[in-house]
Amino acid sequence: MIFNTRQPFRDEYTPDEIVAHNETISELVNIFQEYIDGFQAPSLLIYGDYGTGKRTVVQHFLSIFENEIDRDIEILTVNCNKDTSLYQIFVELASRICEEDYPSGTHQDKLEKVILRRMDDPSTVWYIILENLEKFNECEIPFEEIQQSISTYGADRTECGVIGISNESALVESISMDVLQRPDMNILETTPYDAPQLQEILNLHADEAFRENALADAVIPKCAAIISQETGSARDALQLLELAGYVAYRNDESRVTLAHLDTATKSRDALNTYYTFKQDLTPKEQLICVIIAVHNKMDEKPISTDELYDKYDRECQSFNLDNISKRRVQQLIANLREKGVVRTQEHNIGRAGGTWSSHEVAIPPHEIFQPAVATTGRFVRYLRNNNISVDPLAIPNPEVNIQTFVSDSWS
Ligand SMILES: Nc1ncnc2c1ncn2[C@@H]1O[C@H](COP(=O)(O)OP(=O)(O)OP(=O)(O)O)[C@@H](O)[C@H]1O
Repeated sequence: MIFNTRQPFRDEYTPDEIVAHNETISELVNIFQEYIDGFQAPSLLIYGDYGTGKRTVVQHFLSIFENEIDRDIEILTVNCNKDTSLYQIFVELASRICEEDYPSGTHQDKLEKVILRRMDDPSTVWYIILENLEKFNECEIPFEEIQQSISTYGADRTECGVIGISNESALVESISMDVLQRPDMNILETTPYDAPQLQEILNLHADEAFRENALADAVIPKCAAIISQETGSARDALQLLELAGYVAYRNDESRVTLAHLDTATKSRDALNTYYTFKQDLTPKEQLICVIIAVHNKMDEKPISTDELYDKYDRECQSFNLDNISKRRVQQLIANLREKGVVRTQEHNIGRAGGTWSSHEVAIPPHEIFQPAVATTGRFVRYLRNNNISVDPLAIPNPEVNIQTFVSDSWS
């Protein structure tokens, strides 16, 4: 056995300790000193690339801060991926802290009143954390409105701060002066980790995740070196280490070595494609992507827009999807190009002028079939009808079966 637990690799995991963020913690200590000096609970926008520790540092700091003050801190996390408007944020907050149910359609004023009534508690400081703030759909990030609601409906003793987390730095440029100049407003940036910092983070997680002596000494330094050159993201480094552990496990070995890390490194693209297919593509985009991949595999050549449109038109009903115009198909192909899954080539039609386009997947087709098969049985049928094997053993490089890796059915 290699792993004690895979928990430290999960998104929702918060380590007991934070490393490599001393400067950010000192900045937060300065910001929050204002509250200790008698000012209102500060608000914060923290931004930086994915996996640079924004969520971890905020969670960790608030728990230290709680020990320094004589009130409890109650954290309400709202994901702006899902709750994209101010109204939805209030609906979510009401459902989290109020005992009564407030169906959608309840007037926003009413929601604000009941939320703030519930927050009227002298023993608690509330923190609303807005994750993925760049997905918030309205023109201005909602700090001003939430603070307005607190001062309108909150009691004198109500304390509530707002923390926005975003991995888009462009968001900061779009914030209005009104928000930036609020006395309680602060902005912090996190930057990618360097190799020694990633090593510290990996060691911290590996101590809990792996059995004693299950990692060869060189694995963590190499893993940190690879990721520091690419993204500097703790999320990427942890994923690579977990994948290396999986490769060792699949080979029935009791120790993760550099050879396993090497195989894992080569399989990362397939893993990222898996997540892109399942999480970032709409059902229509998924079908178009699979049609292109099947055509590329069977005919060993790109597919023209007309042929793709005809095939989509024939298949969409068995996938419970609407028929769409050729123009819409072209838009969906453009989305797939933007997401790095499809490549398009333009062709000129001789002297008569005019052009036509052909499309191919930008990755090996079997890397598309794996997540497709895991998404719906309809894709299994579609692949079988096109004589493509969905047997995991038919996938090249069986040391890494991505579908098994992402499931919890091993280790
Ligand atoms: N400084 C750190 N100390 C310890 N663990 C860390 C640190 N930074 C990141 N991690 C680990 O890496 C994981 C990802 O980090 P985190 O979620 O904080 O990044 P993020 O910047 O909020 O990412 P995203 O923008 O993708 O949501 C965390 O679950 C945590 O386990």
